[in-house]
Amino acid sequence: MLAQLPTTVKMAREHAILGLYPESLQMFEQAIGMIDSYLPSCRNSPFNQRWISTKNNLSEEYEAIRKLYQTVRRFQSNSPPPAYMQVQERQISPSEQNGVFQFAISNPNYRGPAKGLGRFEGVPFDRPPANEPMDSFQNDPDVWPAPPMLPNKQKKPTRPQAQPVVKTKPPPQSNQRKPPAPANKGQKPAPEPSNIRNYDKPWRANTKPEGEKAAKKGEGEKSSFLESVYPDGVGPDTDLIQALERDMLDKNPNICFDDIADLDEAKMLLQEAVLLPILMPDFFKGIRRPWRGVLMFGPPGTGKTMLAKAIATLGETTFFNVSASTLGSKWRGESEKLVRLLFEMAKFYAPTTIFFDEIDALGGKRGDSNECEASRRVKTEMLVQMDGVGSSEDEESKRIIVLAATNRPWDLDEALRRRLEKRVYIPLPSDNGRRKLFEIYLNSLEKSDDINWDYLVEKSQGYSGADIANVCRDAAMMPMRKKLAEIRSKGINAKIIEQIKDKVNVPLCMDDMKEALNNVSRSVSNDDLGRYEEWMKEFGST
Ligand SMILES: Nc1ncnc2c1ncn2[C@@H]1O[C@H](COP(=O)(O)OP(=O)(O)OP(=O)(O)O)[C@@H](O)[C@H]1O
Repeated sequence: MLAQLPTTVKMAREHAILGLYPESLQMFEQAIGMIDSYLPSCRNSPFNQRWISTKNNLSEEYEAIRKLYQTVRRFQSNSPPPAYMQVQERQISPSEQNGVFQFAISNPNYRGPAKGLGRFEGVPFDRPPANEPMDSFQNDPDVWPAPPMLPNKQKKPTRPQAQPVVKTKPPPQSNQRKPPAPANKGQKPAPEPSNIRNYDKPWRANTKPEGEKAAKKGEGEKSSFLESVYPDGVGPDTDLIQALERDMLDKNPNICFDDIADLDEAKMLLQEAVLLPILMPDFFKGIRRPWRGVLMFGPPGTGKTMLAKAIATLGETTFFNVSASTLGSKWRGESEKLVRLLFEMAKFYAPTTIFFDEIDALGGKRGDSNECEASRRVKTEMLVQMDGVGSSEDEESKRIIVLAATNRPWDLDEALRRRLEKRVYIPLPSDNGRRKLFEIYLNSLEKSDDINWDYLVEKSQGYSGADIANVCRDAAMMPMRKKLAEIRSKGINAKIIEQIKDKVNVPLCMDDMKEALNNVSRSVSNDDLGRYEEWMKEFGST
């Protein structure tokens, strides 16, 4: 069991030195997992303590590398601005009204001129706007008044092909007065402080000002993530961002708890674990910190997706519905980046619920024979991103909820299972639940008085919510089927359909329900149920 440990740790460290952080983290996880599996067997041995301390040391190394990787990631997402914005120096003309600035471009991918002059109009940086009280920033040497208008009216050069993801900034406001501290600190000092200034990191102001954010939220609308990343909508990750927004972003899931029958215990657990931390963040601090992730597991068709949507609706969060199999197959090769963008996007739209459906497809056990390198990398990226959720360094990440669902909890990777700290069993509906389900699905139909609800509840034992929905759908078609059977001999055509159209809407009777129950079988076997219950006993939360 431990034979591979030295090699794994060695490779983990080497990968870290080479900057291959995801691989390194993955190997540390494997090494820690090996010790975890070995520990129970040497509980009474004198070496036990030494193994525990080795494990703690490895965990510390893992944690340090994880933080390093997160920092690198942050740099990457705040990476340098487009080449044409990397203006390093600015010269103010003597008139101090109109002038030129020098720019020097360091991006090697940029094929335009590497140096040049730009023009600006307006009051230069070092003079506050006339209506700005001097003393409001006089005490802070790092705070300069912002220019009242963009200093460059020249046409933008074409955007170079390979640009990193950068957040964009809103156009400077006339009263915006906090450009970041002067950059280029390491460079040689400007010869004339009064008329030469570093044109400091324009991308740093890219995050929307709080006031603007709040105003937008107040209107119930946020500008899109794509716009915030690429103001002109074009960039290397445009396709992926658009795919995320198109396929996975559901701004209005619009399902409430009352639409979901039964599952009262699961509803309560989810509200406590997921909803309350978003609604009262001040209370959920320290030991009460929210769970990093919540897993819903249970037989198919029991309402897991509905519950996730209801949580998103109640918490008024933006909802990302990520089907892990789509993520893995459709975006093969890009999935890892997609996961990173997904969490970036979730931060942008926070508060956000990220729901990973079929998480076992993405987070299956590592080391499986059919596991490919790409899927290993995606898994590691997910683990790293999930570690960042709720981190104290990042306010926005505290307002991200990670929910996951699976029908195969026993296939989950251990490391992922650890991060899905709360594991909620979503069982088949109880007697009361099935009655409620029949009521919900037959509610909109006209029914005859002979409907025997007790009979329906009894005969649907072992049916899932989805099975019952199918029974009701099938029953609802019965009157039409009967009518069609009557006229089938005459042949079905538009004219005949027109004649019978008003006659098919007859009340649903008990015979229709009985027939539908015969047509639709239960989809979950007793063996499967036993397996869920065993897993619940071992790993579930109550
Ligand atoms: N408790 C429930 N209340 C109301 N409808 C339900 C319930 N459970 C299941 N359904 C019905 O079953 C359908 C499938 O539910 P849902 O997609 O939430 O199940 P799931 O557990 O996520 O399934 P899977 O594991 O296969 O993804 C729903 O569209 C709904 O019609």
